[in-house]
Amino acid sequence: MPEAVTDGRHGTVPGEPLRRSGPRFLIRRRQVLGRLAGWSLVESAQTFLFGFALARALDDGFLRGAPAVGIGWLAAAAVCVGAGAYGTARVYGAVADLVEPLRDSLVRKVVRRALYAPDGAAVSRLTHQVEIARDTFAGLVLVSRSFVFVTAGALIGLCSLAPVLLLLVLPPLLLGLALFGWALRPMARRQETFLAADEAIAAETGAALGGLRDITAAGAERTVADATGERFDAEQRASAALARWSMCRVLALGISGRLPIVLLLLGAPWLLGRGVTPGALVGALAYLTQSLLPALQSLMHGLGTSGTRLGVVLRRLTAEPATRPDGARPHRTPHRGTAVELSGVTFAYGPHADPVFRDLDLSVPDGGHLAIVGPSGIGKSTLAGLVAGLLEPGSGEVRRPAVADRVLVPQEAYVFSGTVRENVRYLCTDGRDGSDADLLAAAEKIGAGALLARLGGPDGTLVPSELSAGERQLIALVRAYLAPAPLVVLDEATCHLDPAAEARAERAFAARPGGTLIVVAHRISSALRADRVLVMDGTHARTGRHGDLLRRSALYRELTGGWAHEGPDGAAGAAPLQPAFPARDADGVDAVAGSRLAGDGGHVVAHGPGRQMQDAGDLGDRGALGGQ
Ligand SMILES: Nc1ncnc2c1ncn2[C@@H]1O[C@H](COP(=O)(O)OP(=O)(O)OP(=O)(O)O)[C@@H](O)[C@H]1O
Repeated sequence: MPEAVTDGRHGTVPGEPLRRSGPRFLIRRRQVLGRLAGWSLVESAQTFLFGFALARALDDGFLRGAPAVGIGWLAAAAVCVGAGAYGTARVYGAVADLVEPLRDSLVRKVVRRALYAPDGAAVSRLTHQVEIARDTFAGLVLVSRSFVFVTAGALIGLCSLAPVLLLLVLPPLLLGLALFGWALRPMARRQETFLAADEAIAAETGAALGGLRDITAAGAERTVADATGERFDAEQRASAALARWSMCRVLALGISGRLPIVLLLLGAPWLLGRGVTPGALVGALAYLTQSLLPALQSLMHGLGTSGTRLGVVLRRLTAEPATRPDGARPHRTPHRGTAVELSGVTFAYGPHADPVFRDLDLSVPDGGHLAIVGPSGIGKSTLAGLVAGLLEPGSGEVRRPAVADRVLVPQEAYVFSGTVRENVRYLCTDGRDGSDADLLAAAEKIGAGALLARLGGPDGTLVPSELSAGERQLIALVRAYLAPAPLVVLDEATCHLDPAAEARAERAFAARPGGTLIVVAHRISSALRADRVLVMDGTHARTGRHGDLLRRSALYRELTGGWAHEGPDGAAGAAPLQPAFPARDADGVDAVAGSRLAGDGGHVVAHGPGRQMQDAGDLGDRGALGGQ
């Protein structure tokens, strides 16, 4: 496999391997190339003889009153056409001997690459792109050798008729070819962009199709649809840019192929005056219209579309995989001792939308238990999505565990028709995490034991429509509990359970060995069970322990209402959180409009023009959540 050269930006400079392997491929097949050249010569002999015989037929035969001579020359031309056709048939055989080994070698490369570095675009490469490479390579070999031999035949023919003819033909021919050569590289780049967009669509839709269940479960349909739509838009833009550059090809063809014909016609009187015979003039026109122009058309069309596409496809097929796709954020794992870290995170749902957060900092230690509270629509689920990796920040950094080490349970629990085992082991990556004994133990801890027994145990059949919303949530919770993921984010995932069942499930997650739990609270009682609470409002985000926040945050006091001194499972704290927005903060700064930090001696851990996060006071760890 050819080596790749990194350019630091895209990960590989794909042209490098091709530059080396291309000539090697051809040298190894020099016998085939020799055969191809021989049959091309036979094929192109007709080019030379066609114009020459026409001129002779006119000048030596018909115009001199000797039609037999004229007919003789025309017969000679006809024989040559027959010989040329035979040559063409043999040319195809030689081209096949060149093209099929290329296809085999490309398929081997693509398969090897897909095995060692699988990605969603492998299917596009193996089917679409290898076929493009094979077809375009065949087309390219045909048109380029045809152009060389036909042009040589036509120019030799013109020269043999009257060298002065070259004066009118060669300059525009060379000018047009130069223009075409200059435009080839930009056209190839546009073609590359187009193919990259095509691959991106294949990768995006492939990933989306493979993860439909997860997308539905996480309620991420709109996000995925937007991302896929953007890929299609990018392909459309790439295709429009490619079409614009293709105009150069049309211009080059006009200059090199059609301008000589016009010049020949306009210059006919001058040429006749310089001794060029009428037969030579007709022969020259035959060379230009019947040989040179079609050969140029094929070459420019072939090279301009198929040729640039071939170069691009071959580079992409033979390049080593890039270190990461364009635009993808490198995944950063949290620092030692922390489960999730957000630093300076700003997030908005669109380029023109108001940010949901601005400059948000958050740090949740390993084994921590954080509750997120705030009025409806304030951004709790958005924060959960950022933590879980469903969303990426517009700016700032989120450090989170790898995909397999985190799980988000949304409000709408996703269950599917199948056995209980299939449903709850859905996120298990190996048998150890999902044996029936583990499964039943997990269900017991979560509080789903009775439900599982009713459903018939792990083998019982689960029909989603026959379960209540709360039962579906229990199934989803058992699934998350069994997942080998240290970080669990519950986004109002217990809202359909009664307060006691919710408390039991949350406690089970909090007690998972080595587990970190983040709960978007549906009831304020969730906050009492957590080590730390994050209170979100329109301007500030504060973290602290329950008692600290009661003193420091007016919004938190408002959310907790009159039950603050009850236990976490007390009935008073079990009422669902009610929207309490806008609110006034402890120091009287309007929580919606104010951008000034509360003057309550709290530690400022992040601030920006809009929303800010502030430690609720003497917490000692400047915003770190959980812990002691
Ligand atoms: N996919 C989306 N596209 C555009 N805006 C969105 C999207 N999802 C949420 N929002 C907006 O972002 C803001 C924060 O929403 P989010 O769902 O995070 O709030 P929340 O605090 O979880 O609300 P709730 O408690 O009602 O679930 C809201 O203004 C919401 O309308």
